[in-house]
Amino acid sequence: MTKLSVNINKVATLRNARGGNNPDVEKVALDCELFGAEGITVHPRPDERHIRYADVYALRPVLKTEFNIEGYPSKEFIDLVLRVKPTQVTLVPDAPDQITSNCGWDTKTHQAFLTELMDTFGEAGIRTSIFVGTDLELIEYAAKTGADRVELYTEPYASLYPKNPEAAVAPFIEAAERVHKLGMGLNAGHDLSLVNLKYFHDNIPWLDEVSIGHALICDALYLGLKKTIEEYKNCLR
Ligand SMILES: CC(=O)[C@@H](O)[C@H](O)COP(=O)(O)O
Ligand SMILES: NCC(=O)COP(=O)(O)O
Repeated sequence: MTKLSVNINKVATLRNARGGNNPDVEKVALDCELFGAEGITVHPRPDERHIRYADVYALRPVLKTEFNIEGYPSKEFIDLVLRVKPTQVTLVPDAPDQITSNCGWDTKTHQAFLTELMDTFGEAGIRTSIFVGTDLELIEYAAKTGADRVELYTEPYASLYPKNPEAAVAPFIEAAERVHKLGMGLNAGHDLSLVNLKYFHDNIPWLDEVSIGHALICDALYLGLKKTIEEYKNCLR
């Protein structure tokens, strides 16, 4: 079964636009769970332009499903994760001012750094995941760090899908098979949507989790949050 983790960053972006508490990020997260989400993902960035560190602390005690914190492992981020102790931490190689994530880790170059972090988070009882592309050598190096899972960066799949679905998914099937063979769990995310999710899942049914934010929150404007989450879950059956 593939779990749907809803990334609520964009809900916080909307809230921050006016400085008040509308929409209420905590309530939206709880409603996502109520409507069937099996996890909540947040990706705090150094400028806190969407999810703030305070949101992460507030969410922890109220969430009932899997809590996934994504981000670049700065000192502040590492401290936050160790204090909050989410279900899962996903390390992403984002620059501080990046608009959104745009690549996976070079796990070969950063092997020692990542290995140390896997130990730190593992000892704290937090499941670990590393954001990676489909390069098979870099997936092998991700396994060497001791990560529990990898999250495949699916933007290249999403952008090629409308033109050529088979070619778009092919490198992801190969990468997913390698991840499976190496004994790691498999997550995926970035630009997954109602357009491309079902095909991805049909071709890689042993996915553990997808984290989806931008497209899902956009769809909710038209369909409502409950119906949107149901539709995403239908793609994962
Ligand atoms: C790692 C990843 O792909 C997502 O966390 C993505 O970066 C979402 O963040 P934004 O909502 O800020 O684009
Ligand atoms: N890890 C990916 C994620 O959380 C959401 O990415 P997106 O759906 O906002 O592109």
